[in-house]
Amino acid sequence: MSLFNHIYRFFSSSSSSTSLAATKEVVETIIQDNRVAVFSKSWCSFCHSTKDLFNTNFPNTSIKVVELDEHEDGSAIQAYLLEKTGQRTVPNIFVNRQHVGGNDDVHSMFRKGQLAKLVNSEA
Ligand SMILES: N[C@@H](CCC(=O)N[C@@H](CS)C(=O)NCC(=O)O)C(=O)O
Repeated sequence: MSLFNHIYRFFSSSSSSTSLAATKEVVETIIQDNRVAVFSKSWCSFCHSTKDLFNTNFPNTSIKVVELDEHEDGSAIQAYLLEKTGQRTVPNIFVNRQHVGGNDDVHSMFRKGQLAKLVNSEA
């Protein structure tokens, strides 16, 4: 990193290693590039349940899991997700670029047959 960049970062208002714009870009790219994106925490039982649901019922659909507790910008990502979706908790799930909510929501959609439709839609 250049001396200018060090000085710029020192005086910039953001205290995290990544700016809000960069965090937004990271999250939006993950949502865009993956049919199923799950923002998760490795120790969270609700997150395990969500991952099991997809792995068991949609084994041919790859899912992108971001474990926020293992990510250096996990807190910033969680803060951006709150701003974007109004949801503070994990798992925070997107299917075909659509926010579907948390574990309760995704199980409810699955029981109603709505999840399969969304996973397999061409959106
Ligand atoms: N009803 C929610 C419950 C989710 C929940 O309570 N998640 C906990 C972790 S297991 C959480 O996000 N806690 C706040 C945090 O970790 O920042 C769902 O079904 O997804």
